[in-house]
Amino acid sequence: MTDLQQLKNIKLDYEDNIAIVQLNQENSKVNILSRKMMNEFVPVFNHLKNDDNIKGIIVISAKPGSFIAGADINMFESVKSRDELYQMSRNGQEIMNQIEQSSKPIIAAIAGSCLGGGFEVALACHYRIAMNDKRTGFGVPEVKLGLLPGAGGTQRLLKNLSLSDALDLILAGKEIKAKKAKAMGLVDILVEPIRSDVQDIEEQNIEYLRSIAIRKVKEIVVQKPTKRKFGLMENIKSIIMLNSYVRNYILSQAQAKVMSQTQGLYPAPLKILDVIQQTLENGSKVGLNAEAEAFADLAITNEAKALISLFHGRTECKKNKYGKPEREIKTIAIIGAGAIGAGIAHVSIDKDFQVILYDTTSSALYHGQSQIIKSYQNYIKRNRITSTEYSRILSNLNCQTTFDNLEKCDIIIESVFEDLKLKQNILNELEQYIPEHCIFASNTYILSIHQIAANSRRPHKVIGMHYFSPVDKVELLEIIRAKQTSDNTICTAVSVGLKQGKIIIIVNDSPGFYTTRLLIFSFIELFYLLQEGLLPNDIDKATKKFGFHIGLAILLDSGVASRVAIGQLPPKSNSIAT
Ligand SMILES: CCC[C@H](O)CC(=O)SCCNC(=O)CCNC(=O)[C@H](O)C(C)(C)COP(=O)([O-])OP(=O)([O-])OC[C@H]1O[C@@H](n2cnc3c(N)ncnc32)[C@H](O)[C@@H]1OP(=O)([O-])[O-]
Repeated sequence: MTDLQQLKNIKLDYEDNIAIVQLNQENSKVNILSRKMMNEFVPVFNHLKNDDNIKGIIVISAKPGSFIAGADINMFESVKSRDELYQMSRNGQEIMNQIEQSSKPIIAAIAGSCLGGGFEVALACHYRIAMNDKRTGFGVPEVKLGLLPGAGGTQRLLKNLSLSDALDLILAGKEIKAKKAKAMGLVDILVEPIRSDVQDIEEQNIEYLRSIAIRKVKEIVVQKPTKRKFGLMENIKSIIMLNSYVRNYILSQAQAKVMSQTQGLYPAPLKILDVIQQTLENGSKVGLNAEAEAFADLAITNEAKALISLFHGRTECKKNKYGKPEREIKTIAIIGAGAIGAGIAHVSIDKDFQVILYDTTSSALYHGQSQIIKSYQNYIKRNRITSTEYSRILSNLNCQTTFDNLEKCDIIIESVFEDLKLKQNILNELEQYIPEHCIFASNTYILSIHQIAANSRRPHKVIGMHYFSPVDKVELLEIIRAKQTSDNTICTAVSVGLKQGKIIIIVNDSPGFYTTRLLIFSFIELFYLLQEGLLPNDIDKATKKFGFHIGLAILLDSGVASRVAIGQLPPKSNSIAT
């Protein structure tokens, strides 16, 4: 029995007859539904449920940016048997049912990530209030771990959304922002954050959210809220949904999409469709059991294990192991306004970096600038940003054909052709203009950073930053450190990449680095296959069936091979540094 005076992950507060359950996972950046958290949450909840003095409950987080990031992913890895996983899902469902069936109103006051099991908690609550800011997002990303929402999430999303919207969320695992969640009926009230420059603004916003939640729950205690009225379109949709022909059509369309996107290589989306079909045909009791069975089946697959390991890998690649850079980076100059150079500018200007985009001719510059403007205009069309945000973001971009203002730069990212002499010349010339602290990064997939820095006055400030096209879509950034590159230079390059939203691998300066080297071996194999008489089309089909995003032959045809041929291969040593 947990002693309520000894809670480590939950702070229990009271205001009048309202209980505030404040989640604050010990020693963690995020709240998760770990065993430790649940061992406190369940007794706290039972205590509040049975205390006649308590009339309403608020579940809120003390951590800025994180409501609850889901069930503890490490917990699945430690479980030994399928039965245990089935039981874990059943227990989760039972807790959510108890929250939902509580006679006292329970409000989820959400600021930050509300994902997976965290979203399932919120959906089980009677009322959801969410902070309308960038960090607040809702989603069931379990499919990306090779799983499905296993604590009643499939059922509650089906109840709250149209079939197509529910499928969209569960099958893609995508995150939606608070405003969209409100428009979809998943959130009841949006709270605008307090806008201010004071330092502890996030804590103040949590306090503000808490005060609104307290006011709301007091209102609900006095007068139960009327059920959300569905609009005409929603009513028509649910009537149509009663028709099995329409339902099956939507499910078969979703299945066809899954097959074309995954080639059937991932079991989770197919299981999700199966659970949803069973629910629609037989009701939620059967649906809940199907959900738990599917959760257990999936959690023991190699695919889930591999995807979970990928999650851990990605988390590692989001860390800066070199600490904090000596200086804050404010201004970036990008040399070369081609597709990649413009892409680097694109992912920098919305992170409040001041960007100077340079090219030798106005027409080259115009192309790069147009690429950026077009993408951001598209974001406005898709409601990803407002026109005010657009203007603010674009005001960070300065395009020029001269080396003016380079004395303000903290980092230069050169992205010109793969020509060693050209890159060396640019570095030497720019060293006349840039300040002493400025670091120089070369965007190269093959040329030696050591050689690029051969004539540099400060080679310890030279590094490789290899971006991938399209830069605004591909998350990976390969950072190449030469022997002479200083730790602060690496640390600075990593901090810039992280702020640009990249996941980062750091590799040694050896032929092909890491990514190009992998590609070379694939191409060597491809040449053997072609020599043996296989057709490029068949090779493409086979590689795609195996899981490649695009066929290997078509990749070769896209010009990558000729670019790769510029380097001196084969590799001599292991290139992974960290
Ligand atoms: C029956 C159950 C059913 C249920 O439906 C199943 C689920 O919920 S499945 C879950 C569905 N949920 C998901 O798939 C969401 C997974 N999480 C995320 O997508 C991101 O972490 C998040 C966006 C939340 C924050 O991003 P950010 O701000 O860049 O922060 P960060 O990424 O750097 O993480 C900081 C630290 O927290 C750790 N950690 C985080 N989440 C979990 C977790 N669930 N578990 C364990 N650990 C987790 C992470 O490893 C890292 O640890 P460390 O020791 O410091 O290296």
